[in-house]
Amino acid sequence: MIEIKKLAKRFAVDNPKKLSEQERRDPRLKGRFFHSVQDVSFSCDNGQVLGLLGPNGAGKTTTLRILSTALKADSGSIFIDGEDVLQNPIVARKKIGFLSGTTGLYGRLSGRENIAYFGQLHGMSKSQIEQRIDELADLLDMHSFLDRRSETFSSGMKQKTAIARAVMHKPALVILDEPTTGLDIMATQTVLEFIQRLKADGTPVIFSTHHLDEVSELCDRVTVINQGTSCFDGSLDEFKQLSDGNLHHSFMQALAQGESYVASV
Ligand SMILES: Nc1ncnc2c1ncn2[C@@H]1O[C@H](COP(=O)(O)OP(=O)(O)OP(=O)(O)O)[C@@H](O)[C@H]1O
Repeated sequence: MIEIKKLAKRFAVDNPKKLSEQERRDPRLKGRFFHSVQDVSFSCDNGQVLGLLGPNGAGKTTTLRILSTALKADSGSIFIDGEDVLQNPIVARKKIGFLSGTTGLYGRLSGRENIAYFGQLHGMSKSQIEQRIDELADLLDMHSFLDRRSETFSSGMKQKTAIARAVMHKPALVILDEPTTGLDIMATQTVLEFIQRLKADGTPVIFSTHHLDEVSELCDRVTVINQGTSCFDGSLDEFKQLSDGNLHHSFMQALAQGESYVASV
């Protein structure tokens, strides 16, 4: 189980001229700091899939990067199966599989070599690595390109390789930042089925997305972030009940509720 409470992260703004027009008008810009994540809380049980929603720039990637320990939170807490992630980032890293927005593969290495390298970093033996790559190549339909140099890969092939690499060590929690962005329909389906499989195995999955059809297909829980604050956190049914059952309407309702909450404090 993962439990996140009151996460916050701000970035120093060295050159305000580099901010977008929207960011300059964003209430999260306070003096020399942009408070990307101000107050984010949610939880996810084993075997559950949580969809993290929010408009562009809401703070989803920043939140996921904090969970993955790539970024340090300014305040708040994260516990995975009782382990304090912020206090023990190295121990926690072993428990987490993280797919970031950029796949960052080594172009000169084959898909297999890219994945195996991560297995080595996690201390897996050669035979464990071979067996696990075989298993993942079956699940993610990768056999036809696994031994090609990754610089020749399509976006879908790169994404599947990056996902395989992220879950190589059978993490206790999988975090995926927009895993289907830029993928064609077939690659998207493979990735969605893979998430279903993780769920069936009891592994909690947290993923950010702008696709509400993925939320209705996969998610048990939904968290909506708006301007760095979680304005909805509940089950998919509770999310649907925010409106007439249409997920687009529920999303807009969650944002509206968040805005009136912020205005009232
Ligand atoms: N290192 C940084 N320095 C300054 N500002 C940052 C930094 N990282 C993120 N931000 C800002 O924090 C805000 C939240 O960004 P984030 O990438 O977390 O949003 P997001 O919800 O993932 O958006 P999207 O849906 O567009 O991917 C944005 O305004 C972004 O520009």
